[in-house]
Amino acid sequence: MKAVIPYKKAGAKSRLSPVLSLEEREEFVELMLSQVIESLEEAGIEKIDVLSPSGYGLEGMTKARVLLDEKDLNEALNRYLEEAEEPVLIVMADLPLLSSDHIKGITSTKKDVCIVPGKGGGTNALFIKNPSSYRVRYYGSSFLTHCSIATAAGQNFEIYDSFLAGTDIDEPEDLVELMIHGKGPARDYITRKFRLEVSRGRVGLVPL
Ligand SMILES: Nc1nc2c(ncn2[C@@H]2O[C@H](COP(=O)(O)OP(=O)(O)OP(=O)(O)O)[C@@H](O)[C@H]2O)c(=O)[nH]1
Ligand SMILES: C[C@H](OP(=O)(O)O)C(=O)O
Repeated sequence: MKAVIPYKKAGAKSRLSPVLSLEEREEFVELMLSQVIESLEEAGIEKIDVLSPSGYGLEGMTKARVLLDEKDLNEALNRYLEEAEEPVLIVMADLPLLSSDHIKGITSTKKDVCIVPGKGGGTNALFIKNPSSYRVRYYGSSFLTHCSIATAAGQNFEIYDSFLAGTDIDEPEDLVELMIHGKGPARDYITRKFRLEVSRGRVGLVPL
């Protein structure tokens, strides 16, 4: 089994631009990436690839193999799956709440494919036992698409239902979940910039 993390640092997390500058977003994604790698390592996954359109931000990477593919997310991942000769776990880089226990749970599925939905219809992780007979299509309602792709390919699948594994950090409100539930460098970075404030029953962010 091997894991692949698609990663693009340049201009990352544009949806966080209302609250973080470009420089801050690029620093923040690097911290989230390192936490995802750490969780994979803790789960005992020895082969970890970071798949990126460029080497930007990956110059000092020692904990994972860096693969460069300038094609878009889907094309790059599908090329990776085509060439894979063992089960593949695709994990997004924006999952600082994903733990090694989640990863162990996802990869111990008895089904051919395990799909971890993300908020708003996305797919946070995908474990594919037969990568040569599966193709990804991220963006839009990719969770539903990935279920359909599995069925069409004759692969049965499990849906891994988890609030924390399902919380990808895309929008300012997701930073609230990171501050409440997270730990480690990505959370520390955000807590240096914001505090939590309750307004109208919901917890929100206030810049420090
Ligand atoms: N290899 C590769 N990875 C990508 C590319 N675009 C995004 N990613 C990664 O794919 C995952 C999901 O991307 P998004 O959640 O859309 O993150 P993003 O593009 O930084 O954020 P937004 O600008 O807000 O859409 C993250 O791990 C990104 O780092 C790409 O063109 N190539
Ligand atoms: C890549 C995309 O991420 P989102 O935009 O949902 O965070 C998806 O999961 O299909």
